[in-house]
Amino acid sequence: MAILPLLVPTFYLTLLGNVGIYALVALGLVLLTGVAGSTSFGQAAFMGVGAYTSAVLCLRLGLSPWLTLLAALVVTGAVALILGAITLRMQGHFLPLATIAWGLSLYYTFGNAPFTGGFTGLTGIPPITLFGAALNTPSRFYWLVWAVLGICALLLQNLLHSRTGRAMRALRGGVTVAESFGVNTYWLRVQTFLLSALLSAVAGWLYAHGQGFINPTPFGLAQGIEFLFMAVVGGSGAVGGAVLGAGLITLLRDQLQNLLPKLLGQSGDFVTPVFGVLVILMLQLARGGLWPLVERLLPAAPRTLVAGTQRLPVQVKPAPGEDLLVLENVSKHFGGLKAVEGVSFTLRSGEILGLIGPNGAGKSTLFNVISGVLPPTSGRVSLRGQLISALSPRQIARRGLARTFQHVKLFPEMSLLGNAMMGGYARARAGVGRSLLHLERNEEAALQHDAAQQLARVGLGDVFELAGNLPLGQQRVLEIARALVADPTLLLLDEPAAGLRVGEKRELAALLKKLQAEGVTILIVEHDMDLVMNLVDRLVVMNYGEKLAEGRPREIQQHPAVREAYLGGAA
Ligand SMILES: Nc1ncnc2c1ncn2[C@@H]1O[C@H](COP(=O)(O)OP(=O)(O)OP(=O)(O)O)[C@@H](O)[C@H]1O
Repeated sequence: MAILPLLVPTFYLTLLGNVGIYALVALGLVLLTGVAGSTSFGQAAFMGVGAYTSAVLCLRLGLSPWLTLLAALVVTGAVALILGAITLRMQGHFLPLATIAWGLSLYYTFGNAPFTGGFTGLTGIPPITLFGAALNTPSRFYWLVWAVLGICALLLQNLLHSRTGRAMRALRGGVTVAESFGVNTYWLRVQTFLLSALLSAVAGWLYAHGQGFINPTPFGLAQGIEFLFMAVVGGSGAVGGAVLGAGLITLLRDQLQNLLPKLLGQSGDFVTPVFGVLVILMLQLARGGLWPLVERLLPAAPRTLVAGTQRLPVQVKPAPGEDLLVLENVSKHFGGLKAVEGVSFTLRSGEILGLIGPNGAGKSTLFNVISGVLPPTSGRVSLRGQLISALSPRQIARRGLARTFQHVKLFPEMSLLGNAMMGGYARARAGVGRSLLHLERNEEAALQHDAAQQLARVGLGDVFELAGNLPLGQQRVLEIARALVADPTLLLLDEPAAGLRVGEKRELAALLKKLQAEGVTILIVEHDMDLVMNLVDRLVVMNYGEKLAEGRPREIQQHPAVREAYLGGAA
């Protein structure tokens, strides 16, 4: 890329300069949409905030563009924080709609504010200078843009391969998994949104000083949609996809703009409809965009663990037999329905306790109350003597509870190692800043080490395999490994045998026994009677929301009320 100015005509250098600027915005969308799963049509507006801030300050106060870059970042950051704080709690299609709303608002603000030159815009914006040289020739500007893009791409690549990057990927599938491993998902979404806006601001700064003039048109909704096209066509989950998408769309637009009127024999905008069709085809044929095709041609990532001596902190575990989880009179009502009513029991350290009951007995509801997903209507839940019933899943996870899910919730396109490392989120510290600069190498190595150890512990050897390639039985085991990486004092398993074959169930039971022998305490909600009876130390039986019985498997099997209500008298 560096020697390209010596090889290609000036016209293409200008075009490539634009590709670089658009790729910066698309990088932000890689993070926001491809990685974190929030769609934004408003990135062009953020580009406009950056461009206008820098241009107005340069023209009015005669400041250096390098100083106004800082101002552009601060102003765009502030706007993004305010908009993000208001809109990022929205789910589903409400967030994209909100981005359209503020994208339009900002566009008209650019056109109508007293200091922005209205819809005709601002001219005479000075070029960026470096060591006294104005970077306003096509080749110098090209170098500047691609150097900035290179730095931003590198920083983002670092971030995506960090603890924070993995947590951002976890946001894509909803907040449940991320929260259950201690991630503050709202704050993480705000940070993601902010970073993507800042990348757009840098693009706006380059655009304003590269062109020398600006008006609202390139910061409107149409451009916002085109940026999203770029991210989708490139392959929105990867840094390379942003550059590929920006390059393809920009070059294609340029070529089609000349070609289509000639072919059709009349002038007009035929490019946009063609793009529309192309995007629909892409969504049908290659949802992941074109980057995965390019990636196949690149050398594979090294399949080795990072060496490091640092280890993650380990919690002191309670002594065997100590009261670990105590439920006192816990109830959960949904309107008039008493899904759980006055349930009390104690789980001691080192035990495997089974929670069973017929369909609709209230097991899942109780599981959700214990893990913090649902607040109880009344009663107390405490873990190691600390009241947890008023806490969120994230806070409970940070107090030592790790869980698996009834419907496996893994990241199929991530390796076993990456999935397992997600479990250790709360044991590491590095935030966005350190991750961008890759200053968390030691901590990352420690996380990898622990994750690999837990994977070996549960018998999953090939840590670089993709999680999506595993059969269901092993996916459930991988979820257990992920939970173990959290260094839990209590492991909560939600129907871990559901959908497994007989052999897989036997292996699961053997694994859980082994973990118990190693000191892990387990609460298991399960339907499979054979598995439960041979596995657990004690059982709590629920029926119609109430606790029907509690005792050893043999006692439960003999219990008349259980036989009547649960085993239907047939046992
Ligand atoms: N969010 C909710 N809103 C209203 N009712 C609910 C809600 N969640 C569960 N229920 C009701 O609470 C009762 C207990 O349901 P729950 O899912 O806890 O039972 P379960 O023992 O886990 O059943 P299964 O074994 O079929 O999963 C059921 O009658 C169910 O319809």
